[in-house]
Amino acid sequence: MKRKDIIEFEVDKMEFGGTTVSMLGNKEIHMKGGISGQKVKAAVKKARSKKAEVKMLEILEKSPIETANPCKHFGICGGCTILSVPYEKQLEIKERQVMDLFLNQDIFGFQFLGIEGSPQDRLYRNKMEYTFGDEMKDGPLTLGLHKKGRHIDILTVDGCYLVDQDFIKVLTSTVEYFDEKKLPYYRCMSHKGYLRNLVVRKGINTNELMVNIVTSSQEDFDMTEYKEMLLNLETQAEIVSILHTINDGLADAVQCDELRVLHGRDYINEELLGLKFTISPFSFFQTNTKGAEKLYSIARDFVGDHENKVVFDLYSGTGTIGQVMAGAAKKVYGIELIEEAVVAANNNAKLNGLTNCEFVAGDVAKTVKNFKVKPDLIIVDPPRPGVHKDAIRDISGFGAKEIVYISCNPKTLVLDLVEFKKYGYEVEKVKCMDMFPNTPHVETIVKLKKVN
Ligand SMILES: C[S@@+](CC[C@H](N)C(=O)[O-])C[C@H]1O[C@@H](n2cnc3c(N)ncnc32)[C@H](O)[C@@H]1O
Repeated sequence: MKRKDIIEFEVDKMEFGGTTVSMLGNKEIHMKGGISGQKVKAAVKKARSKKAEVKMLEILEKSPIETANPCKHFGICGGCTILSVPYEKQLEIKERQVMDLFLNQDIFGFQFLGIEGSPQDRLYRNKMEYTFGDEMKDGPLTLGLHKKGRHIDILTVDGCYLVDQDFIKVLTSTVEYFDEKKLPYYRCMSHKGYLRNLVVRKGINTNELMVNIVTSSQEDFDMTEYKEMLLNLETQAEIVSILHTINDGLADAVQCDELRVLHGRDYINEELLGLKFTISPFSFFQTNTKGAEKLYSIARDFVGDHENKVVFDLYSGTGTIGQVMAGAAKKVYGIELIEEAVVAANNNAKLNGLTNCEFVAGDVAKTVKNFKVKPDLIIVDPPRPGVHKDAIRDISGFGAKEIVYISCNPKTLVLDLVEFKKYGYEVEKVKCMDMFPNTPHVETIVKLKKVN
């Protein structure tokens, strides 16, 4: 086998993160994508004596486990990867993937409480960030998600199963409206053009909708008619916020140089486990509201009795987890890198009448050691790269009896658990929670106890 060879094989094992490992002769074939049991054609990118890396070219035969009904975009759209697999089977696959990662690091002897599914496996997202573009050179305007493996082609995802009809109505009416106006979309290579993104957010428990149209400043287009068009849509939720964000940043990400409020307010409200949260256009908020309620309930169960205890909520975002604990706790301290999220967290705590919460801005690895108070309990919910080694040392240095680790990346989680072990923390119990059905992601909640 050598580079550029075209090979055919049956996909074997699905690893966490969306990669697969299969055997062809005595060679391990590593590939991005694929579902166990699929017969595929692939091009060899790198070949060594025992391993090869390949790029999938075509699915020759579906897998016998692909018995669910996928949406019309499945396979072309870069969004969902396992929508064709029934949800129960998806959960089984994710659970096994997480267990394998624990076993690979020789982490044994804990209570494994299995996996809980999302309350909804479809229509569960409360936020979508769509991009303007086209599907082919000089084709009609499109608005949606990138095609699988393609950075420039955008597919209008009007049949997407991850969001409800309000999202689809706003998406389709927006692309139709701007296609008629013949405004150019922004090209990320030349940095020329006007229409960049459409961001839709919904308060699932409050029925409030935010529409944020993002453009460059390269045209002076009056958005009044667009706003009126949106307000005339028959949406199930009330549109309480229509925003126009000007973004002249070169990066392919939604940033804000100027925010214009076209209608209503510049935030929506959401409720989680009876607490209120205001969500501003750019603040982080879990994208599966009903799933987040389940995740935080599991975290609260793992924490157990926290009556009158001092709790650290590290990587606190908008302070959701800390506030869920604050009802019983004596005091909650949160640390979060993004200043805007910290402001939101403190405001949200006030809104909820919680006077025992204090969220501060900073990098956990640099600032946690400055806390003079001793926590009884520490909750960490880091981003995908996990907890910095210095932070693990300093967090362990407080000597709290228990640490609850919520992870969105079990690969970095297991490495961090090995590190925590060096400071005397052992894994007591583990549970997985699927916040992102039909995608390769999964949350894992771990309770650590201090043993020496
Ligand atoms: C997975 S989110 C968790 C947010 C929050 N706990 C929640 O459930 O909404 C991780 C958070 O860590 C923040 N973050 C990333 N790196 C950080 C660092 N070095 N120090 C502090 N916070 C950080 C991110 O901004 C993000 O809000």
